Amino acid sequence: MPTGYVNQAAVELARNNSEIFKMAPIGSPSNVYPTDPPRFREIMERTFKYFQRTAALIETLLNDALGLPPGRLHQYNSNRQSDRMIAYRYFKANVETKKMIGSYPHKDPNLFTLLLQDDVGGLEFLRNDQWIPVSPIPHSLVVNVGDVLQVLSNNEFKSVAHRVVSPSEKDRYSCAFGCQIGENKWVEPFAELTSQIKAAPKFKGFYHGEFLQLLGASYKPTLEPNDTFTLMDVVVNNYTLPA
Ligand SMILES: O=C(O)CCC(=O)C(=O)O
Ligand SMILES: [Fe+2]
Repeated sequence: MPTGYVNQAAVELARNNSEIFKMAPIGSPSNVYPTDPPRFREIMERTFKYFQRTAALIETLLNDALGLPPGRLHQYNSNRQSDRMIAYRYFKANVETKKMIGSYPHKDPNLFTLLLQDDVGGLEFLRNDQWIPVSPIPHSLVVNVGDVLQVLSNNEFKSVAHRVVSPSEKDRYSCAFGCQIGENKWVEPFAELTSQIKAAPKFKGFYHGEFLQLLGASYKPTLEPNDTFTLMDVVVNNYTLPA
């Protein structure tokens, strides 16, 4: 997906009821900034740096929680050029145009996502076929485990399906930082969590780019708000090994 500004609500197939500004790491030639408001670029770059520092800390915590040798996750993903920050403005629900879903159900196809949301609400995650609100807590970040971490951790951490319901009263703002890996990266459960402890791997390996292609191909323009299957189960359908 290109960086810069996209009005997703105007893209008929995407149907997400939001506008976004997407940013690659500072200095990346693909970044395009508006000149108005004048401080936009400075503030976005500063925010990006804060997220990068926080992501490095969270990466260490996840590494240690998995019982991996120190720095294992960091070594795996030391090239951080694939990280992306997305600032969202979710438009109010529009009953006439049936724009009621800010972001369609999906799992993040990355290591993890850090999310800063305002006080409006609307983010929900799926548990036991029920959508549970992720209510905003002031001064806090949501940490969302993605598909890549699920595979690397051999199912120890589960990627979570989530969506954003369009707000009813006023627009919602959020900012997400995706800790991502390159398309040429090989993804398979870490040996420290499989062969080295004589545990069976739960997934076969794949190139991340191949996975992203399958994900894109599973996208259906006729997707309905509760049609969670196609966008969410690419890992499970294609890479899970029999028990
Ligand atoms: O804005 C939100 O609350 C969710 C954003 C999201 O799901 C994403 O960036 O992957
Ligand atoms: Fe997401």
